[in-house]
Amino acid sequence: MTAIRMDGRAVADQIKAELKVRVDALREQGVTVGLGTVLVGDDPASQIYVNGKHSDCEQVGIESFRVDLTADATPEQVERSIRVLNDSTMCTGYIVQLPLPSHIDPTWVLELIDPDKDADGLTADNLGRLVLGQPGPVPCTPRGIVELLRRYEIPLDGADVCVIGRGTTVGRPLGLLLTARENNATVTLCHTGTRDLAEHTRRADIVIGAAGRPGLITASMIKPGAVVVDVGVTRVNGKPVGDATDDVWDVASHVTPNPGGIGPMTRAMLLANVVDRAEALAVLQ
Ligand SMILES: Nc1nc(=O)c2c([nH]1)NC[C@@H]1CN(c3ccc(C(=O)N[C@@H](CCC(=O)O)C(=O)O)cc3)C=[N+]21
Repeated sequence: MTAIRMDGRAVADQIKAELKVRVDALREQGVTVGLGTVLVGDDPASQIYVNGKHSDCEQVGIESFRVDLTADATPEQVERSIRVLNDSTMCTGYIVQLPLPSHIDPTWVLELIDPDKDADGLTADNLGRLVLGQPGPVPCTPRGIVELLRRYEIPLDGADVCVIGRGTTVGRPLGLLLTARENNATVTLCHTGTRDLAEHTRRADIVIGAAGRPGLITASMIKPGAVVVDVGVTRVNGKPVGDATDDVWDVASHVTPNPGGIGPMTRAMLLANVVDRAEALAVLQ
């Protein structure tokens, strides 16, 4: 256990304190910041996450609105809830908690979200902005990963980063963010079709696991002194477990605990996206 622990919980608390100053300044200007959540169904993990988002808002002074629909809600009911949030002047940004029940197509739902209120940065417009290098909300987990690395002064410019996972919420946008000019990293994006994963991870200065497969990343796959960011969340007997085994702490220079690493950073970046958006609107007033 020689690696430095990158404490996402502590950094998220600091970021929330910084956001509170910005929210207070907006309130002075007469601008209220409001986050909406839409939750469909009663998945216990999703309920924990949504509860967490509302308590984060309260800490920072952001108004929050909650729309909870039952698991058997029709697509029309989901659509109606989204239209209400699109039209609400109190709500400056919102999220639809994923995963949705199987009878509701997440792609269809995401495209109903007003891109200007997309606090997750997951609509086609906003992912397109990320591809084009244009300003806009960035998906919360990738933004949280880059922010945590920055605050621990891990150099990204020219670094070899191996990202494991190509999902729409983490791996794919993370590759875009890390290769954006302002970060300037070189990214290898690995996935289930990668022939020899260890060959790629061993070359990397930073390995980021976002596969959701416990035990996937072991010490022998890590270059001595490299940085390990463990994003995976798999529930084993109800407890969240990451993708990396504990022996990576003996080889790496820095490791994110999981839980206590990227999860809290993801939540902090959701708030940051909402505050960014409210500030952009305040300038236009
Ligand atoms: N529209 C949407 N946006 C999301 O951002 C989103 C989503 N849907 N669906 C699910 C995933 C997952 N996710 C997490 C957020 C916080 C923690 C978190 O704070 N975890 C704590 C542990 C909490 C626990 O015990 O589970 C930690 O890592 O310390 C984890 C996972 C956001 N997601």
